Amino acid sequence: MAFPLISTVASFLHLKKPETHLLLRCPYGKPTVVSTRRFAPMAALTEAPSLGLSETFSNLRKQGKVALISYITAGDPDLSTTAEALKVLDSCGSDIIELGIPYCDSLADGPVIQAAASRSLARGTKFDAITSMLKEVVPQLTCPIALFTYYNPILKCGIEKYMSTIKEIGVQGLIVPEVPLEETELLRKEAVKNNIELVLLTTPTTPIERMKAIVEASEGFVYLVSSVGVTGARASISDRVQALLQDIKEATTKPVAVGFGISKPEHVKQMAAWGADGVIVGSALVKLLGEAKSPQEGLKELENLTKSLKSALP
Ligand SMILES: O=P(O)(O)OC[C@@H](O)[C@@H](O)c1c[nH]c2ccccc12
Repeated sequence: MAFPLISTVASFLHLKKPETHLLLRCPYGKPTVVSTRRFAPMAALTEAPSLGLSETFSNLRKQGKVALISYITAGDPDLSTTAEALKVLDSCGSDIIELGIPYCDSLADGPVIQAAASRSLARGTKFDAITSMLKEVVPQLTCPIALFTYYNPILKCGIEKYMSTIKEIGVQGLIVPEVPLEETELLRKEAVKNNIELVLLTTPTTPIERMKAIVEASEGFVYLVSSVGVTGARASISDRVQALLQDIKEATTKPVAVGFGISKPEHVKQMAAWGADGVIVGSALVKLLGEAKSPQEGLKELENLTKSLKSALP
């Protein structure tokens, strides 16, 4: 099945702050310098991250680094564990976090993420509870959050209200699947008004001219889906990705992140070698959290995998 087009719109904050190095602790491990990000010395610990998706990529590019983008599903196994997981992902090497809003009809999700969404919904996770949690947690993070949601919940809430709500809690980006490029106009207008970066996705079956239009309209970064079908860890990543990356990089200087199936250090190493500016890992992380014997165990395993993925990247 050709992957339905996904889209998110943006502009970004240009907030230049003095260079500061932070010794960030992985909660379950020894202190390590996992990131150098641009923010005011003290403000970093109390304000929402001033960096948007684009600026995060440009800072990494200047350091010759590749972004690790981690995806987890909100509310699986529960919202307090999600809050802890966001901090673990942030302090153990994620440069951007994609937070999935659980949805009952998640067409593009494979079994792992569908199961996570079902568990979360079965616990009664609601959007308002997620935004309340984020209001608390985002100011403690140094990496930007991009929300991942299907279109219906946005339409139900109202596009204007949805965008202003997520901006107010410090969300920097948005990914909305099943919205074709032609229908992103309204989303884009509201996103730009709220400084939300909306990322578009291109797939291995997207015709080159359509890919160019997607890339042109994408903000924050371009999401290259590595393979047709649904999300889920794969044993290997198709070497077609190398040519796809090439085509996109000929069409734009915007950063390109590869997702779908990436789950091991050797996968991320390969994507970086092929020229990806970022790698996106979801199902492998979601599985650890959702299937662990306890939240603590899940968070520990999340830390280990995040650190090993990040250390495999330049
Ligand atoms: O789970 P994977 O195979 O690691 O792929 C990332 C993916 O989880 C994340 O980006 C995502 C979650 N749900 C999606 C639906 C469509 C596109 C992308 C996604």
